[in-house]
Amino acid sequence: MPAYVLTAAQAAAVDRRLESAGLLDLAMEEAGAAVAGEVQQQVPAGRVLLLAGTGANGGDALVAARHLYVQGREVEVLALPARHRLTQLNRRRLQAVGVQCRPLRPAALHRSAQDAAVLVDGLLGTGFAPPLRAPLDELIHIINAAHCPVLSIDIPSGLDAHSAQAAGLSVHAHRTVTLMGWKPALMFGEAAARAGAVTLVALTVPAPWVQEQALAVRPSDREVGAMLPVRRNDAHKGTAGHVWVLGGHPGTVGAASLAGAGALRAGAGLVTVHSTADVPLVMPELMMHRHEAWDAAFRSFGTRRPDAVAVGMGLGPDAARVAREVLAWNIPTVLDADALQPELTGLGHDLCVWTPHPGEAARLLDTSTPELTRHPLDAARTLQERLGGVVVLKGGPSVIAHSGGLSVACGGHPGMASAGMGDTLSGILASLLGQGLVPVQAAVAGVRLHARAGERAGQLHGYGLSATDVASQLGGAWADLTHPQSTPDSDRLSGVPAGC
Ligand SMILES: NC(=O)C1=CN([C@@H]2O[C@H](COP(=O)(O)OP(=O)(O)OC[C@H]3O[C@@H](n4cnc5c(N)ncnc54)[C@H](O)[C@@H]3O)[C@@H](O)[C@H]2O)[C@@H](O)CC1
Repeated sequence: MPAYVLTAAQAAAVDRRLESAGLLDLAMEEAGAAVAGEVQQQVPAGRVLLLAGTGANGGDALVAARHLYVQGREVEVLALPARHRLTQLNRRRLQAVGVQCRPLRPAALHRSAQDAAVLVDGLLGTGFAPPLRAPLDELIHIINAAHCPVLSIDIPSGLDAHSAQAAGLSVHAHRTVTLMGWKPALMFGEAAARAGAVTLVALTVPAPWVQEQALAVRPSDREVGAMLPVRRNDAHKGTAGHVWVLGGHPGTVGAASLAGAGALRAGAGLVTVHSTADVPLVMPELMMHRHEAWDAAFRSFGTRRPDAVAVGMGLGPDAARVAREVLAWNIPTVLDADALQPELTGLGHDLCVWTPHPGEAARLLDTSTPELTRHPLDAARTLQERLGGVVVLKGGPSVIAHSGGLSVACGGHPGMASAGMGDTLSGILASLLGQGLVPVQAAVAGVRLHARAGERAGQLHGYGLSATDVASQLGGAWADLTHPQSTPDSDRLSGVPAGC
């Protein structure tokens, strides 16, 4: 089953369906068993301290405690009064095998956390509605001060599953075992950092039940690799796609060159950079056409068209006018950087891919960047509805919005936070469009290809990696995605702690 992204409300809707089918008990059993398995794998010895809240998240912790106990682990369980039917049931089951729960009070938690080998946080899951009420706030302070690793069930207690920003107090976990689907908070920004390394446990739920609810998909490397174009042995440069890059302006000429390099390294047969400035070509294989002015450029193009075009990288003040002309061609088009102007709203078509970073997206939506980054999935969807085609909202991770839904990319490297990365991505996307991929596939595959190349380049250059380093790793990244057994765990987000 592919990985899905679910909000708290969507997870609750699947829960209700499980409950009415009499399957929720089994799902909780499976969830708790998976948590126990993760504890055994990550911290194979020592006392396990499990904290159970009032709801089903607490029930998962109680099931985990039972599994760990019967497997011979020393367990200690501190629990709030159980409100959920299945949490009450699993408390009785735990007692039946010989484990007594003690009341969860701040003083008891403080004492027990001193010498625990690992603390399992089952206080609050997707049923949490902010703000935190006492005594949860005090308990979370004590958990965060504990010296042992913390493993959270489903989502760190206190995080709002839907929000990408951690607004207030929450558990800071080393690892999170999330159930059924990714929650938006586990993938973005500060909230994701508080989740640590995330393991997804899909649970035995009929796939359509999850699919119907899912907010977004999170494709695996195998799925992405299958989207990449396969070339015939008799291919030549004329059949591998001719990409035009329209960009560059005095002061920002490198952007157009980097886009060209990205396009070539992602497999384009021919790449021509059109500019009104002198663009230094980072690869001699690039073709350069310097025009006196953009009006003259469009006259010289006549009816000639490339297989795909990327427009906007370092293009400067003429960008909106140039993008408007290019949009009228109605060919596969990537719009980036200076071409991302609100005045182009309504001019998009089905073959467009728009690639804003959060600042550019905020400009397009006339909102602030912090507001936009709070709900990146919603922002990407709104942008797509306004602009048409496909929107790649760049970030760590990027969100791809298209008429059929949302897709969240994974991977990348923190060193990719540097100049020129977006230009390279634009070239990659145009390259894949030029090789015949439809826009949504070009966007999903291109973003992951770029991220994978960044992971490879990051191993060599760390935070000092440059956009040209990333471009040079695109061939290896392509091989990784088409032979995914050699790829590291792509469900693990970059930049998070290695685990418990
Ligand atoms: N969706 C799934 O795949 C499954 C989910 N399960 C678990 O079920 C959880 C959701 O269970 P619930 O809906 O019972 O919710 P939770 O267990 O997350 O929490 C609900 C409890 O927290 C309390 N609470 C809510 N907001 C609070 C606040 N601001 N301050 C203090 N207390 C607060 C409520 O009074 C309620 O008793 C998931 O996170 C997961 O752990 C599993 O048991 C089974 C399968």
